[in-house]
Amino acid sequence: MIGRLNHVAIAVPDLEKAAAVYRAALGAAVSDAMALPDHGVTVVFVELDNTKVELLEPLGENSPIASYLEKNPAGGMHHICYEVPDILAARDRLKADGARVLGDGEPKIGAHGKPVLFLHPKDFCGTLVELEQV
Ligand SMILES: CC[C@H](C(=O)O)C(=O)SCCNC(=O)CCNC(=O)[C@H](O)C(C)(C)COP(=O)(O)OP(=O)(O)OC[C@H]1O[C@@H](n2cnc3c(N)ncnc32)[C@H](O)[C@@H]1OP(=O)(O)O
Ligand SMILES: [Co+2]
Repeated sequence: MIGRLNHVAIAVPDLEKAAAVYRAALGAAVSDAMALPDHGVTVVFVELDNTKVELLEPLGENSPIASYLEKNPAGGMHHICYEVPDILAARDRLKADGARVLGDGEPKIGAHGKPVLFLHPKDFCGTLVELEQV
């Protein structure tokens, strides 16, 4: 069901500093910052040859990454995003198998303008999983 790895996301306390680390120390191409108030985060994407790294900073009062950063103040790997061809079919199959789809279970539009859903980390080997329809 899952296809390519779309991105690995890293939650950070300071997006500007994290972007500078990837640009200067690692010599990577880093996008401009994009605020996503519907998702409670500001993001930049690090473009690699074979995938992307998404750097996430909390935005607003109820950011879903706030408690993660409280537990990991220096930041850390937050989620992994896999591409799927049909997100509703993927969701229905996962739910039928007992996996917990987060939020209201309906896809939202993600940072790439495509539908995304999140799956509970406790159901996927301790890793928060994002699905993106491509
Ligand atoms: C969509 C825009 C962009 C894109 O790519 O297009 C994004 O990626 S936005 C990314 C930010 N959005 C989300 O993360 C949405 C989904 N996330 C959530 O709904 C919550 O963050 C949730 C439910 C994963 C965690 O909620 P909360 O922080 O309130 O923590 P809990 O105490 O309920 O956590 C329960 C349990 O899970 C462990 N946990 C939490 N987050 C993670 C994580 N990222 N990776 C691994 N494990 C995680 C947490 O430690 C708790 O474990 P316990 O053993 O009970 O301590
Ligand atoms: Co993501």
